[in-house]
Amino acid sequence: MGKFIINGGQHLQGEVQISGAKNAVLPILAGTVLAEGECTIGRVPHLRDVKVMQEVLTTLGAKVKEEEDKLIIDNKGLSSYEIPESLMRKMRATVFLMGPLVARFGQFKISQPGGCSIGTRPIDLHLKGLRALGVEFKQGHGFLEGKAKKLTGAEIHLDFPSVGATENIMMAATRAEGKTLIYNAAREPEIVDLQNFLNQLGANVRGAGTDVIKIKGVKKLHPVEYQVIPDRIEAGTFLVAAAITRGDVLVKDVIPEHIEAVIAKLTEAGINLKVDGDQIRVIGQDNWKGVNVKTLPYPGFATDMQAQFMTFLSIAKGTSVITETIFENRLKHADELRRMGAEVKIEGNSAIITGVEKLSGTTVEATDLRAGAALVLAGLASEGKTQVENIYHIDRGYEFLTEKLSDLGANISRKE
Ligand SMILES: CC(=O)N[C@H]1[C@@H](OP(=O)(O)OP(=O)(O)OC[C@H]2O[C@@H](n3ccc(=O)[nH]c3=O)[C@H](O)[C@@H]2O)O[C@H](CO)[C@@H](O)[C@@H]1O
Ligand SMILES: C=C(OP(=O)(O)O)C(=O)O
Repeated sequence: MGKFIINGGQHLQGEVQISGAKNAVLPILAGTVLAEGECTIGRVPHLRDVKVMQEVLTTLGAKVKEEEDKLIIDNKGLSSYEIPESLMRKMRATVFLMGPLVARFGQFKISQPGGCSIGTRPIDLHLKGLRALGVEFKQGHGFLEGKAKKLTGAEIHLDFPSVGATENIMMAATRAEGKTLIYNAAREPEIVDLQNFLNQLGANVRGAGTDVIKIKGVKKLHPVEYQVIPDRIEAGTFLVAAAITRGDVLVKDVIPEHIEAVIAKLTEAGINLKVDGDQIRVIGQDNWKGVNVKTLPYPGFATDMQAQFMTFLSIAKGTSVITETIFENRLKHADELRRMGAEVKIEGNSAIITGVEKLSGTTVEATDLRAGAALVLAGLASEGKTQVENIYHIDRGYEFLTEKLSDLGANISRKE
C-alpha cells in the first residue's frame, strides 16, 4: 500500500488547475446508462473511483474508451443489470446505478452497500424514493434486487436532503410515466450538474439547486457530449494548502459560488483571498485566528472540507470548535493530527481545537479520503518529515496530487 513522504515547510507558490468533480462525474457516468448510444463525458478526473465506475460499466456490457480527460461510453450493448459484489465493495457510489438501471431495464441487482469509516451510511431514502416510483425490493443475504413493471411519477418527501438519494430518484424519474416531485431535495452543485446532463440527454428536470425538483418523465433519452463541473472540494483543499503554508497560490478553474462557505470561513480567520472570475488567489500570512465551523448540507459548510479545516485550525490563534452534523463518525483524523502535535479534544460530534504554534512530522494514517487530505496538509505545514500511509483513500478523490503540489514547490513524493 502506497504512502506519501512530505518534507514540510515550503511556502506554496504558483498556479494550480482544478480537475473535474468526483462527486459530479460519478452519478453522471452512472446516468449514461439511461441513453442508448455513445456519450462523451469531458473533464473526467483520473481517480480510483472513476476507474471503478468504468469497470462497473464495462461489466454491465458497455464499451468504454479513454481519451485524455474524456470518457467515451457506448451503452448500446448493455446486457446486464447486475453489479458483482467484488465491484460493489470497491466503492459506495455504485449505488447510483440503481436509478439508471431500473429506468432502462426495469430491474437491477446489487449487493447491499456497507457503511464506511465515516458513518453507517444507510440507503433507506434511496429505497423510499424508488419504491414510491414503483420499484419493489427483495433483500437477500448480501444482495438487493429491485424490480418495476412500470415506473410512475410520484411526490417524494425526503426526511433529509440526501445527495445520493436525490440523484438516484432524479435518474429513475426521467423515464417514469408522469410527474415526480422531490421535496427537501439536496441542493449541492453536483445535483445541478446532474440536472444539466439529464436535460441534455432529453430529460425534463427542473428545480435542481432548490429544495424542490420536478421531473416530467420522457419516453426516450439520447446520448450526448457533456463536461462536468470543477471539483469544489479539491479547490477548497488547495485554498487551505496555500493558506496553511503561508504561500501565494492562484487556484484556477474554480466556481467560487460553489465554495462560498469555505471562502467565508477562511476570510473570517483572516486569510486574504482575491476572487476574480473563475480564479481565486490566496496570499498567505503568518497568523490566522480560530473560527467555529459547523458542517451542513449545501449551501452550508461542506462535510468534505471539515477534515482539511481541522488541520488549518490546529495552528490558528485561539480556540475553534468544529461540529460535524452530516456523518456520525467523521472526526477520526483528530487522533492522527494529535500525533503531529495538534491539540484536539472530541466531545460528541464536536472537536475543540486549541491552536498550537506548529505541527511536527511523523507517520500517520489516512482513515478516509478527506482525513488523508487533512494529513497531507498537516505534512506540508509541519516541521520535518511526515509519512502518510494508506493513501489509496486519497487516490479516490485527488487527481495528480503529488504533481500539483510539487509544481507549487512542495516537497512530496509517493512510495508504493
Ligand atoms: C459520491 C458523492 O457524491 N458523495 C458525497 C455525497 O455522499 P452521499 O450521497 O452518500 O451523502 P448523503 O447526502 O446521502 O448522506 C448524508 C447523510 O444522510 C444519511 N443518509 C443518506 C441516505 C439515506 O438513504 N439515508 C441516510 O440516513 C447518511 O448516512 C449521512 O449521514 O454527499 C455527502 C454529503 O454532502 C458527501 O460527503 C459525499 O462526498
Ligand atoms: C465522502 C466522500 O465520498 P464518497 O461519498 O464517495 O465516500 C468524499 O468525497 O469526501
